Amino acid sequence: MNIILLGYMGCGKSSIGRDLASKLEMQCLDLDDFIEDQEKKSIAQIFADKGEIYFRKKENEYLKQVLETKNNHIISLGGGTPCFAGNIEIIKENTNVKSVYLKTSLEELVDRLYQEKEKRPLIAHISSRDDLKDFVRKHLFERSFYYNQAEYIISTDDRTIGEVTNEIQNTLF
Ligand SMILES: Nc1ncnc2c1ncn2[C@@H]1O[C@H](COP(=O)(O)OP(=O)(O)OP(=O)(O)O)[C@@H](O)[C@H]1O
Ligand SMILES: O=C(O)C1=C[C@@H](O)[C@@H](O)[C@H](O)C1
Ligand SMILES: [Mg+2]
Repeated sequence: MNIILLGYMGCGKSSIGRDLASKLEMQCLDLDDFIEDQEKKSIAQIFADKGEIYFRKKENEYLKQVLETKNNHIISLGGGTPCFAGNIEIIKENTNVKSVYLKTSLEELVDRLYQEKEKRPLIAHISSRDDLKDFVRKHLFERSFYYNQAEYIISTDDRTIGEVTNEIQNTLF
């Protein structure tokens, strides 16, 4: 069984993926890191050199590759992964996957992302906190349609990474 964590940028997919993997003694795989290793470039550099369409094509190919070759992994997706190239259908149709949407409020996402937007190419150019909030509000609204198709939905607001991990364990097992 693989566990897939999905949700908006900054919801905690990578950090919760690492914590959950150590608690469950499973391996973790971060799709963004996997893409960077395979392409030998940072995500920001892939966007800059080849554009988002190329990135989405590769993201779809690597997601399929990972699901075909890995088992007993916590797989943290990129923020946009479920929203492109039929990826959410691939996830839902895979009987070896439990998917979890880490749901985080607009306020909390903006608090987390404002401090570390440089490494996220879709928001790196937004300078004011108000502009970031407007962007995330609209973007999250568009993406929620896909995120809400996950099998489980877990809220991360006002919870530590450890508390979220515990809730995932209690809900899934
Ligand atoms: N439950 C939480 N409470 C407080 N801070 C958190 C929580 N979860 C994550 N964070 C912090 O929020 C930031 C973003 O987390 P993380 O990088 O894991 O998100 P992500 O979903 O992987 O983002 P991306 O889609 O951009 O890869 C990190 O600084 C992390 O420590
Ligand atoms: O939300 C998104 O579309 C993205 C999130 C990141 O995890 C990366 O996958 C990339 O920066 C795109
Ligand atoms: Mg991440």
